[in-house]
Amino acid sequence: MSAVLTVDHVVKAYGAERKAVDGIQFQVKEGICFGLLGPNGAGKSTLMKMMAGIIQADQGSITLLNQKLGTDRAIIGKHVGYVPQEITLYGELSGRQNLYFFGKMYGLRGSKLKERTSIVLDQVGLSDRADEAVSKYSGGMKRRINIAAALLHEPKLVVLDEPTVGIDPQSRNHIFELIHDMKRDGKTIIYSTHYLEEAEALCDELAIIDHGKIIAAGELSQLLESHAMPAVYVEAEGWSAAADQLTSAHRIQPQGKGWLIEGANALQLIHDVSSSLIQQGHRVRALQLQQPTLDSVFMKLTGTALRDG
Ligand SMILES: Nc1ncnc2c1ncn2[C@@H]1O[C@H](COP(=O)(O)OP(=O)(O)OP(=O)(O)O)[C@@H](O)[C@H]1O
Repeated sequence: MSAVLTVDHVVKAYGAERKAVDGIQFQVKEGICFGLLGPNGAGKSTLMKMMAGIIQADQGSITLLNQKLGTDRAIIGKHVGYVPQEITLYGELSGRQNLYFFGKMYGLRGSKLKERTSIVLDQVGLSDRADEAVSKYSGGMKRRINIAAALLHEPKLVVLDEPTVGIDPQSRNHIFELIHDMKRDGKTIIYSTHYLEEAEALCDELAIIDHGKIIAAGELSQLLESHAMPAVYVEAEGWSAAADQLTSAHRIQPQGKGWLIEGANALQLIHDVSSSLIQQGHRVRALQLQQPTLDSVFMKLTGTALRDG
């Protein structure tokens, strides 16, 4: 699979002190949803603005479809659909009129403009509300029109900056469905989020970003395998986890009213824990297998939970 986008050692600083993006590099293959996952202020928006040609990198380069991005915006205008975090719509105009406005900026006219507008309205599930003023829309509906605007010119690469922040569950589901549809249509998507569940549900590959640097990248399964282990959580009256009985345990730590025991082999862990509990005859209140999550990956790599970011 060829790379649609290559980000090569890109640096962007705001002022002398603050490097928002600090030497980031990765490639995005055609037809996948590539996630940029990181806490607030990690540098995701800055990186996406560079991909959309809104700001320029201080160092390094970004290559889109084998062409280096520079001052020539033509390739970006043609092939990239960028959805910024901020809603940029005219409240007094209807959803459809807003889309006509954006479509004209992309060079669409006449019946083609009308046809593409109807198609994207349908894609974001807003055909039935298309002729109402945008000021009467919910936050989620406005966001969906913003996404529709970025799809009018049939871009190959769609860049979405935290599209589900602060929106209702119905709009969130529409956005999720839309991403699955776009992938089926062969589009490449770059999706930033600080929600782990979204990254897990939508993204084929991920780069985890913190303080302007990539701290881990790869397919979701690779990230989980290389940076986190399964764990067993045990709560049992009078039982304390003893390392000599739990030979498969890699790490044992108290958690809540019980113990969290990590190890590479989940079944062996359960076996060791169960044997110890049975031998000692303790009453078990909880015994749970916890598979690794992106949360545990982030925690291991940064020492903090992503949610606190
Ligand atoms: N225009 C700007 N001027 C000065 N500093 C900025 C500017 N834009 C971003 N920054 C700083 O750069 C860093 C990265 O910000 P950025 O918005 O790229 O992060 P983010 O990961 O997208 O965060 P969020 O999820 O909050 O949008 C932050 O420290 C931010 O304060």
